[in-house]
Amino acid sequence: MKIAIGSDHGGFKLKEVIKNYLIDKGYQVDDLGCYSEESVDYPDFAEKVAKAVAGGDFNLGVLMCGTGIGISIAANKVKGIRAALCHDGLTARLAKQHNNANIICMGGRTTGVETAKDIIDNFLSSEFEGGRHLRRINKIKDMENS
Ligand SMILES: O=C[C@H](O)[C@H](O)[C@H](O)COP(=O)(O)O
Repeated sequence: MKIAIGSDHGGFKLKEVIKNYLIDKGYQVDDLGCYSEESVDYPDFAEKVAKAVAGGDFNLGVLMCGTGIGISIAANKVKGIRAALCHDGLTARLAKQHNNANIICMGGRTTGVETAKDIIDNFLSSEFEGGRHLRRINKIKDMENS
């Protein structure tokens, strides 16, 4: 399991914590920036991570900005990306089971460290359920190609 992680300045501190949490769990994690709390633009890091995941180099992306909103909006502009803004373990579990998200997003200014770890744990321990959910994802793919 290869994971690409990224953030803007608003998500930088949470990114550092979650990056180390994932590494400690044995995952291979590539940090695509940013690398400090200096002000940057979240679309730049959304694009890097989303293209790396969509291109097949990574199984999963993790993105943070201040709220997780901007960076999820931007990541979802990349074809093939299903970026889910998760607020707790339940939304993370359903993002996998129903939406088969390939990027999870969080807010560095809105989500605490323990909740962020719970989001990661729930997502990684869940499986996509397929069936009616696959039909709906295929409709999203059709939108990308129309
Ligand atoms: O959705 C956008 C993110 O939350 C950004 O992290 C936020 O807008 C950055 O704000 P500022 O430039 O005021 O730190």
